[in-house]
Amino acid sequence: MIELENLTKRYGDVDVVSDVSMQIQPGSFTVVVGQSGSGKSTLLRMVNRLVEPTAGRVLIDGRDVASLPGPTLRRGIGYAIQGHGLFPHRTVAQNIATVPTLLGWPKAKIRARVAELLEALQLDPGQFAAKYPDELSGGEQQRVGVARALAAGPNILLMDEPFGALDPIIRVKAQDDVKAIQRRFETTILLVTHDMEEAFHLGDAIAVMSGGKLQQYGSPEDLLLRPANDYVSRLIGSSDRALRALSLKTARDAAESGDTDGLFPIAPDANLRDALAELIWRGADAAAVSGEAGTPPRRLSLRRILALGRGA
Ligand SMILES: Nc1ncnc2c1ncn2[C@@H]1O[C@H](COP(=O)(O)OP(=O)(O)OP(=O)(O)O)[C@@H](O)[C@H]1O
Repeated sequence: MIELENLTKRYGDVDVVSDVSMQIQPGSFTVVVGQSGSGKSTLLRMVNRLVEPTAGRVLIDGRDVASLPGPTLRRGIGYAIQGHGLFPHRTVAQNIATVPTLLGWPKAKIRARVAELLEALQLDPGQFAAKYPDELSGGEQQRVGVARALAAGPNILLMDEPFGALDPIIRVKAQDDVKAIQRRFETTILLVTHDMEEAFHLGDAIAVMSGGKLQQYGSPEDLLLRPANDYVSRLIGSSDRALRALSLKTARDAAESGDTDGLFPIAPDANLRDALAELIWRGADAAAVSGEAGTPPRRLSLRRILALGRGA
């Protein structure tokens, strides 16, 4: 278990993290969510002592992290950040092997672990192990970053906006991969994001931060049904309302008459949330919705979907 006890970080005369206490259960996926500048990253970085608290303490399995040298502590805790931070002149396999090599693992054990992680992240070891980071797509680089953070089998993985740079479709895929890995290796994950959707998609528990303070810490259901204050209800409402409304309307409801030449088709029953995802994925600004028997197809534009979402 990770226990944060009255954690505070002060820069100048501002408490960027202010008296935060929370307990993170072993094997759980906990998401810290909040707007930019709310203190999320600083909170996360106090767990592995990249930032030293001004007051309060962090206990891992009852042991104060301040009692361990920072580098020793960090070798036992995975850390994955946005933009992956891979070493450009090392291969994928060498990148993933960084911490096991530092720990002096035998070569065969390292090779087996690299292969296991690549497979878990759906990267074929034969194809990817010898590549260099700049030969990979953004999503692949991000997955290698996660594999590297997991290499020495840490019980705890800290992730700071790990999916921030990925496009929406790959992002969901990457989130699902990490969630599956977390279940398989029973890793305790603490992940920071500004994206409430992501928090709800991943979190067993969600901590909402604002102005350095912990506004609420609970299950996704707690936050939805029993928001602790107006800030939390606004944050949940604003991220969800439009998309929820779009998922209730169909392409058939929203299509308009107009030119459909050369547009990709979308099923009349598709909901507008899925239609929006499809338009984003294809980089298109309109699709063709087939008409009822004998009627011509109609046009569903991005502009129309956005207008319906805004009106929610
Ligand atoms: N080393 C530092 N010196 C002074 N101020 C800092 C330092 N690090 C962070 N801050 C300030 O502390 C506040 C919280 O920063 P932090 O990075 O924890 O926020 P965040 O919620 O993670 O934001 P973001 O999502 O933008 O990364 C910000 O106002 C930031 O400018």
